[in-house]
Amino acid sequence: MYEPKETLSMLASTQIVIEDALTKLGFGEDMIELLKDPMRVLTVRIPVRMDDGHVRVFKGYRAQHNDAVGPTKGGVRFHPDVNEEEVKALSIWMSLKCGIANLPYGGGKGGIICDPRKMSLRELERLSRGYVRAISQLVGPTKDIPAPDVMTNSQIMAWMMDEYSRIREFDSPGFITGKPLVLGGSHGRETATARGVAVMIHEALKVNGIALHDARVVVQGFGNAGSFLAKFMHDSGAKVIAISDVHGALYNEDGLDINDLIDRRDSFGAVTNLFKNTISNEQLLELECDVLVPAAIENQITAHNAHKLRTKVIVEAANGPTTLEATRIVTERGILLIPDVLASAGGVIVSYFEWVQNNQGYYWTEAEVEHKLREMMIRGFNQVYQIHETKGVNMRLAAYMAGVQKMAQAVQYRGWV
Ligand SMILES: NC(=O)C1=CN([C@@H]2O[C@H](COP(=O)(O)OP(=O)(O)OC[C@H]3O[C@@H](n4cnc5c(N)ncnc54)[C@H](O)[C@@H]3O)[C@@H](O)[C@H]2O)C=CC1
Ligand SMILES: O=C(O)CCC(=O)C(=O)O
Repeated sequence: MYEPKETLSMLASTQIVIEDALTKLGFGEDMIELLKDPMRVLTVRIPVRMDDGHVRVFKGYRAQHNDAVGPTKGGVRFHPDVNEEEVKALSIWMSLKCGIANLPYGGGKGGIICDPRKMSLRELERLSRGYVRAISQLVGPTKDIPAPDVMTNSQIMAWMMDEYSRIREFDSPGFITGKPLVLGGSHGRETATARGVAVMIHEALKVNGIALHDARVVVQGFGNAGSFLAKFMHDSGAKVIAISDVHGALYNEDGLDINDLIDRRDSFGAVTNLFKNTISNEQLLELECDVLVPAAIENQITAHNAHKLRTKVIVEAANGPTTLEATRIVTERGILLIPDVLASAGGVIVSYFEWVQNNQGYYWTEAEVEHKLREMMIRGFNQVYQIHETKGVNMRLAAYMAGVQKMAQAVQYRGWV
């Protein structure tokens, strides 16, 4: 059962819920022991010649949770706070996302400790290529397939794909997803995470009997996930009353001009620094609204603010924005929480579509991608919501149960446990 400990690391919290989910599904100690940690974590040191001539050595990671179902899959983040524990937890969450969406993958995740906002494009290119050289033995289209995450984008995916193709001496578009369209990217990948979150908001509002055009939406984070989500909500007639970035938040109870904000944001999702009348991210989270979407970083909804939230629904676009204790509090308060491993699965779903298209060399239209994505997200929602209702468990535990079951069965069939 959950312990009211806010001090638990993301990995420790994840392990508690994994254990709970596997126990509820009838699996024993051996399975828990295997699946509570990644099977492999590689730490690399990447020397990069900086523009001023000196060499800086960056530390990076690639974690592979479990490959019983298929190759591992998951993004690479560039961020100063990247660390091994975080990457491990993120790789387990990727397994759960793939499990809920029924993709033929296990979870993987990578990261480099760096601040791309303080690096030139050429330095970023050298770092991206150096990372691929460092992990090349462990990754590949049938082993482990990276993708974008925090502060990485299609240009970085393009450099990484090019470097991998040079090492292997043949063009390897299926090595990485989230690429530009001209290099084998998929229609709809850039907006996929947000599209998936938007579908989850529709479903969650239905449960609450609220029409989308009456909904007031608050979005924390204005990068890939947050900005497109705000746009989709705005375009569907909902009122986006607040958005934020790393500098602060903008609030207007009559609704913000999202298109204007998107035009003015920088490539790292910062826009509030252009305005004077801002509020803090803490204040944003406590605004009265119908839907709160954390779409920035981890540990934003905690035991300190969970009692103060004034929303009916939380849809987690970010990975790990709500602590375990806060999950307990908001659930007890009757707030419907759509957990990250379900809500943000749109990114990896369209990454899967991209990989399938690369493997078959036949490309789909945007409408096809959107249709298939929507279907898979709704199927995931129904599955998790049904477990939540029939087993009487909270939505996070229900999602973990849905996410880990197939992997545990695959492990058993392979005879690993
Ligand atoms: N990009 C993708 O395909 C997917 C992303 N996610 C998750 O969504 C979240 C956001 O990812 P992206 O939008 O890709 O990242 P991004 O780097 O494009 O944008 C991050 C946004 O969060 C803001 N931010 C950073 N630190 C903050 C802080 N301390 N307080 C408030 N805002 C802060 C940034 O200013 C920026 O607006 C992450 O948790 C990521 O793992 C999940 C699934 C897929
Ligand atoms: O697109 C992918 O393969 C992974 C996206 C990702 O890193 C995530 O969902 O957290």
